[in-house]
Amino acid sequence: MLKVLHHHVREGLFEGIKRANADEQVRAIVIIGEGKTFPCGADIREFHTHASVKEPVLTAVGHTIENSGKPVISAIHGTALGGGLEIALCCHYRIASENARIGFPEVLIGLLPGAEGTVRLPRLSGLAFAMDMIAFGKQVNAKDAFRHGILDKLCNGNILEEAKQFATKVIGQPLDSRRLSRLDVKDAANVDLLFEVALAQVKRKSRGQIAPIYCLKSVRNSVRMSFDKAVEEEQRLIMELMTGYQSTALQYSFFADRSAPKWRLPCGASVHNTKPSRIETAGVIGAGTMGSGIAVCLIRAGVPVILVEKNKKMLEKAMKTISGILDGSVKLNRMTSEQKEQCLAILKGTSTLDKLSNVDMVIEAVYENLELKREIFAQLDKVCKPSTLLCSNTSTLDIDKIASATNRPDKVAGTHFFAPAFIMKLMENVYGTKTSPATVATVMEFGRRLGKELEATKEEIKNIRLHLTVTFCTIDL
Ligand SMILES: CC/C=C\C/C=C/C(=O)SCCNC(=O)CCNC(=O)[C@H](O)C(C)(C)COP(=O)(O)OP(=O)(O)OC[C@H]1O[C@@H](n2cnc3c(N)ncnc32)[C@H](O)[C@@H]1OP(=O)(O)O
Repeated sequence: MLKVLHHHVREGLFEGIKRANADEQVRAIVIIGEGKTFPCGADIREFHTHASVKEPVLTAVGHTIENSGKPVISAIHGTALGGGLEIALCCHYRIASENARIGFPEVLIGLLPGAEGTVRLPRLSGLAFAMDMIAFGKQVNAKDAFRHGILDKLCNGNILEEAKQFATKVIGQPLDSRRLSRLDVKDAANVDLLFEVALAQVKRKSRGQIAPIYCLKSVRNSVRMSFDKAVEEEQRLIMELMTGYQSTALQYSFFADRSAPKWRLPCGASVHNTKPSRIETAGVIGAGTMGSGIAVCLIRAGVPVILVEKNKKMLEKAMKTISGILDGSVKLNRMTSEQKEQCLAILKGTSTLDKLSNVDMVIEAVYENLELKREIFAQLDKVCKPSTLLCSNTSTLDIDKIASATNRPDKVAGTHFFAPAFIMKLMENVYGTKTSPATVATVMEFGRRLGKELEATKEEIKNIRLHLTVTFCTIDL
């Protein structure tokens, strides 16, 4: 586990600083991470548990550091992120290895740096840089951080030794000008202009998300209010975010993203011992919103698709819609016109299932009707080659009931995309009681290839997972 600021880490730091302050022999204090990195933030798993509010909370640790009468130096190697960086900002000096990185990724999990980060960073780096780092969750390398005044020294040798040397030089120097809570914000005169520019960017890049807007508001407060008042307001904003559905969904997604590639089934099969097959071609059945969106995902990943829709008018319309979606990507510079043409060249439309005889995988995306799906799967079983995986985009129906319409239930799985499929990153892969590990491995690997955040979900619990998808709304400022 990476170094995160669990309650016992906060407690250790707090007690350590207090001990050092009380010890006459100690003339300066160095805070350094053990092992590979400086802390990369609060423990996300601890949120909403008693441990997250148990004293000393992060701000109390930070105040003890800043108020210390002895110089406190943070020596950063690896990554100082989130709460880790907030601790560093409470120190009187910050030095870092040249290859270290710092950042506030809280916005990516629907939060803001709520241990005074939004109020302290602008006092050091200036407003524009702070807004950019905080509202977009950007990590910056040590050299950039040094250039923007966040770091006092870059180190290329042993970080601890260099920190000790640094400490000896600053012993006895006045500390008040090193305490960020006592300083003014740089480039404060431009606050309204900078806010408007950053807000416009946020609305474009993070459409519908609340946290980036709250991040900007909180940074703006660092100018408009006293330090203490801005901190109070920061607390109010983070509490609102913390209890909102967007942060819940994004934090769920953070862990799902990391755990899905390490999938393991109750039978012992896992990503480590099960080989996926390579999907070279696929069929998509149904040219409605879901089917068209799924086809876009596949062709964008270079997978040739046969799109089956028995209603010819609807098929024609879907082909135009797909072309329009790709035009949108070209306009947004997400692909070139040439890449768009390459995508369209690997998409074929047809009105009959028999064209799917040779594909490696079929994703059925017709409307939610068990009988209809069973009928389609029974036909697919006859038409497709024996090795073809038969998948359903169903969100609610029982995979076992669909699979039992075929003679290959081991090759049937749910591959549930979320609308609009070409935008939403979550893909829920559902396995039934007879789905083979090789099928699970193949659909998981396939999802990874499409650039999806994955879930391998057992049939019975899939509907619980559905409530946790990310949905966004717009808010008034
Ligand atoms: C109430 C207080 C309010 C506000 C104050 C502070 C708030 C915060 O600090 S919020 C947290 C901010 N920090 C982050 O969001 C960092 C998130 N982590 C990352 O970006 C990356 O993990 C990394 C860049 C630090 C490292 O990347 P990498 O080397 O690729 O490792 P993994 O991402 O695979 O992570 C390994 C392992 O660690 C778990 N993990 C990482 N960060 C956290 C965390 N902050 N809390 C809990 N767990 C974390 C991650 O899930 C992986 O776990 P598994 O091995 O079990 O999958």
